[in-house]
Amino acid sequence: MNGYGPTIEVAIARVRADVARLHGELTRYGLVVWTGGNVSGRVPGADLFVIKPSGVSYDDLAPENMILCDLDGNVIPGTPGMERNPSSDTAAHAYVYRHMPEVGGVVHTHSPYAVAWAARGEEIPCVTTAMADEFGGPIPVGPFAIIGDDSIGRGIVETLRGHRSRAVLMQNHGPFTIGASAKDAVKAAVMLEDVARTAHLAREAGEPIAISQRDIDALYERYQNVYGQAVDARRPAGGAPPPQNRAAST
Ligand SMILES: O=C(CO)[C@@H](O)[C@@H](O)COP(=O)(O)O
Repeated sequence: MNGYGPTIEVAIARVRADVARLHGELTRYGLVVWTGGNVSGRVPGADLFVIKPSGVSYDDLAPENMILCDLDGNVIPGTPGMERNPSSDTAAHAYVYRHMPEVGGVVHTHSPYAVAWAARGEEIPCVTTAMADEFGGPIPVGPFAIIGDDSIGRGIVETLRGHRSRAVLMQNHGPFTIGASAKDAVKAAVMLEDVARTAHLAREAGEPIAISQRDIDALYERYQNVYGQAVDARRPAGGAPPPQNRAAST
């Protein structure tokens, strides 16, 4: 125990388990090679987040070797995993948590199609309904930034604040995604790579047809508020409107 009290300790244990497990999704969906990506999750009710150790094989990640940090990115002394260096992107994740209180999870990968758009510094145009659903428009490009300090975090926040997209392509580097939870940010990373690939393939074969802003808005609204089940971590308490009211919004 570190003096956080039982409720926070339970929350820390849950986030440690989630963050360790979610790295398996990065490999499952082919978003990383070797150790080239990271997931973090905010601890609900505390100014803390959990992130993976730097450069450690995903096969060796476990709840007890995840690293607990404060929102300045400092490792909390005396906690499990503290003997290792945290992810090289810890300062970036910390900056996002400090400046975007609604964010509960941050993910970075080197997923190849998204990185290819980032390497060209080109935003991904919104040319499929799946992209309008999930991201509500194009995927923006963030500035070139050096790894290790606040610069990446600043670029993420400046690009995504007030933007519908939960994904940013940091120029010459790759995607960072945010979400209501670590799982939600991982979902955004998976969906991002899918839309980066389809937009790339479409453009290779010709000129993709643009979707009007009006249709993008309608698709986004439906997917965010009606699609799936009423209980969804990303929706406000109460969830989606009941089925009988859905017809009006579809
Ligand atoms: O993008 C980079 C380096 O280019 C890093 O995020 C990536 O290799 C993952 O680093 P960590 O193992 O999280 O320190």
